[in-house]
Amino acid sequence: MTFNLINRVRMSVPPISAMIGPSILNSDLSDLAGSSQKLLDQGADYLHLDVMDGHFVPNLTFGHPVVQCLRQKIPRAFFDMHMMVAEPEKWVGDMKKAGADQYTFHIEATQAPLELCRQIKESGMRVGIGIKPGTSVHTVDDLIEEADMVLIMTVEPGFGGQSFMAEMMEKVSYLRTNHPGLDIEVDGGVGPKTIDQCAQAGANMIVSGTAVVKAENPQEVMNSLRKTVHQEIVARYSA
Ligand SMILES: O=C(CO)[C@@H](O)[C@H](O)COP(=O)(O)O
Ligand SMILES: [Fe+2]
Repeated sequence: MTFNLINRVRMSVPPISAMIGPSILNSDLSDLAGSSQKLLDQGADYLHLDVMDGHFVPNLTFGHPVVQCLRQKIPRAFFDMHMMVAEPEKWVGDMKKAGADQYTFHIEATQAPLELCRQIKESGMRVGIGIKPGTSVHTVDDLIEEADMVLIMTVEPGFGGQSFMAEMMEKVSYLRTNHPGLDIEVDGGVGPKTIDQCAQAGANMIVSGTAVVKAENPQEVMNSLRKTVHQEIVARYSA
């Protein structure tokens, strides 16, 4: 437990906060900057940017050149890079230069996760470790000290618009019980119908694609997701 966390617990200030990061995967990618800015104006806490390489997942999106252009148009938002790529070691420097703030690699994509965590940290980005649905949460047990965030996938990575896998909540609960100050992100099929389960299990960084982007009122959806997670955090840490 860090000094900061001990103090926050003593002062009853929760060590984590509720944050909503819309995934722009299902938005109008021909106007990535416009779609992103709109979501930020509607209250997004950060942007979740899905990078897919056609190898680690059977789909293709974009890489660091697009992120660099987006950063020029959106100078201040927090860019959470979800790197669904083989050889995640390759892109750390380029993503940092392009303006990324957090680099989440998949544990399944590397033979040397500890070294990769350190490479990301040394580059100046926050470290995220992603876990696919079929991967045990215990694969990150020895890496938590190096990680700022763990991403529990609630669908098979590769596509937006899939159904939420409720059985992944066990992984979230395990992490939250053992690591009260860790940022835990959920991604895939998360929206108004599934947010209660995510919040109760202990997730605090909420990625939501279709449910936000395709909503009639994205602002209302993001506010309601955040409120649910916030209330659960307050209840958990004041108990
Ligand atoms: O990483 C992924 C998919 O691989 C996600 O970020 C999805 O793009 C989220 O979209 P929804 O499941 O919320 O529609
Ligand atoms: Fe994602």
